[in-house]
Amino acid sequence: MRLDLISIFPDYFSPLQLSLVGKAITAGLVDLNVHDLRQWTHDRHHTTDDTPYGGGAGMVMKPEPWGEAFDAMEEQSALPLTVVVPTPAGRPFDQALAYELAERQRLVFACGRYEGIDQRVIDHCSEKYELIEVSLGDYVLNGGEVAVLAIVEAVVRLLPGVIGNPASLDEESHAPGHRLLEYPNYTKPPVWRDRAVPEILLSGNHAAIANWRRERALERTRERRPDLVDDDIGNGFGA
Ligand SMILES: N#Cc1c(-c2ccc3ccn(Cc4ccc(CN5CCCCC5)cc4)c3c2)n[nH]c1N
Repeated sequence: MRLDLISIFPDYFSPLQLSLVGKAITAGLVDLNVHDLRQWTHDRHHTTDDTPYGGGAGMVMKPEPWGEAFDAMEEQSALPLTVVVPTPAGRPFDQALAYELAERQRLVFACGRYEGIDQRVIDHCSEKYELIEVSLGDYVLNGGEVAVLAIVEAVVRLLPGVIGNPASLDEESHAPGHRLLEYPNYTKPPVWRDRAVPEILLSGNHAAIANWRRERALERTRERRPDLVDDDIGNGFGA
């Protein structure tokens, strides 16, 4: 998978060279390309924003640099591309969308700042490419970069060869059809600051352990995410 990240703060993406995503890049599973939007400006101050038509607070990102940026994206690779635009007004990002994006050959992330990107850029790109406007959640960030870090990590970990044990993806919270939150985890030492590991986990009785874990997961899901528990089924597993 090729990833192109376009931002006026390209250094925001340095963390992607670390850990799992960094390993996927080194292994050649991901081709990561970070671009500074200002390379497509031509004035002395590398201006990327201007005042909004119709008035209102803040500034809006000018369309010209983005237009030239997407022209360059096309010139750099013939891979069919999907444009991902983080925005507070976007489709909520979830595991299902992460799986959808993991199927694509190339993702181009357009990171806005200020009050966002001139709408004509979105309209123009929507006519030429698949474009998805995505929101990380119902809270306000200052730009799209943090959302891109989260989306890239969520997508890359789903790519074949990235996770050592792909079967573990099927048991995670929010995996398709698996709608329970994770059960609590424990490791050595068996007692820590007078807190012992639940006895059942030391029993070696795998059926009882599995049942205990399912009960803890259901209990936690009912408590924290009742919206995920289907009372008809009661076990939080999808149909
Ligand atoms: N993904 C994601 C996000 C983002 C996100 C993503 C991309 C950009 C680009 C710029 N910003 C800043 C910003 C912040 C608020 C508003 C809304 N206006 C506020 C003033 C009155 C009118 C409406 C617009 C632009 C961004 C924020 N925030 N939260 C998420 N889950």
